[in-house]
Amino acid sequence: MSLPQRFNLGIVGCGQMGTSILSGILNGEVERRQEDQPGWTVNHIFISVQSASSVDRLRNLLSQHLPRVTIYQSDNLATVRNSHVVILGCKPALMHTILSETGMREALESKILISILAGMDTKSTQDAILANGNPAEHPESQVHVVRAMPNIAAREGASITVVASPARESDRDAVRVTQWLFNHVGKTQEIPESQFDLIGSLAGCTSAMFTVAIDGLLDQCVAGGFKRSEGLQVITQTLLGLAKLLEAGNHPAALREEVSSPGGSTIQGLLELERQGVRSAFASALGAAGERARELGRK
Ligand SMILES: NC(=O)C1=CN([C@@H]2O[C@H](COP(=O)(O)OP(=O)(O)OC[C@H]3O[C@@H](n4cnc5c(N)ncnc54)[C@H](OP(=O)(O)O)[C@@H]3O)[C@@H](O)[C@H]2O)C=CC1
Ligand SMILES: O=C(O)[C@@H]1CCC=N1
Repeated sequence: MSLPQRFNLGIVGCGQMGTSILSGILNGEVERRQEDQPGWTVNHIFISVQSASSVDRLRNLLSQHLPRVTIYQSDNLATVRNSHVVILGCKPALMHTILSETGMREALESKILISILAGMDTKSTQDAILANGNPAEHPESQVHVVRAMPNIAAREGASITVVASPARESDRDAVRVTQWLFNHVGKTQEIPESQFDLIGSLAGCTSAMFTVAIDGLLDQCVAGGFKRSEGLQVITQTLLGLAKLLEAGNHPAALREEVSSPGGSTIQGLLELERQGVRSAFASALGAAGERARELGRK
């Protein structure tokens, strides 16, 4: 794989997630340039979306970056042809249609394709690329497909993006480039592809699950006569603090014991959570999300 140091980045499908990643990359560039990096720089960015309204939205959002950003409406081929590294950010159900478009296989040849699509494994992505073109000329795909699962916090530069270990040794450099790119929007962690549906869901879906817990807590604040907005401030700082404690290496069970005073209030709250089955509800919720990701890949 030979990737120029200044490479062009393509984003095919740039909605919630694509936009979060893009904003993170553009905002994170200035500080990251100071750090010790392998020497890569994103040169021009090509984006394709489906609707005129999305083109307008992105033009407004990226107004200060427009000299180095090109936005196409419904022209995925142009995006891919002009790019060295492409992030696929459409809905999973569109993957096959987009990748098997006439000319796409040739346009992707020898390039890096990073898929953030839930459920779509590396093999089905390669199969979609191979569905078109002349198999006699190219019996094996030369596209470096990498599977990555970021989360919504990419928008604030605080995602965890899990990246699947390469299936082929020749894809190792593509995984490095993927980690470099996604380090602009948070942290990255390499995981085996066999665990991807479950751990991708842990990375991608659990922020949404935690918001349900937040809502329940806020309901009780309101029932107790406290403003929802002020309750949210307390919870936000509590979560930031908990994240710091976990990051510093404190074990969740040890923290729980430290907070629970004998005869105190925390233990009563914890016992109620156990009576309501909250622990197993979270375990089952992650299991259900992982199973759904697997199903999306089977469709
Ligand atoms: N949302 C999240 O938190 C996360 C999502 N993901 C994955 O990211 C992917 C995108 O999700 P999300 O950003 O939420 O979805 P969105 O619906 O917000 O974005 C989808 C994008 O695809 C574009 N699109 C639609 N049709 C085509 C087409 N034929 N060719 C090219 N682009 C097209 C849409 O354009 P237009 O707007 O013009 O219709 C839009 O820009 C999914 O596969 C999901 O599994 C991964 C991690 C987290
Ligand atoms: O709900 C979904 O399918 C996507 C994948 C991870 C987060 N959102």
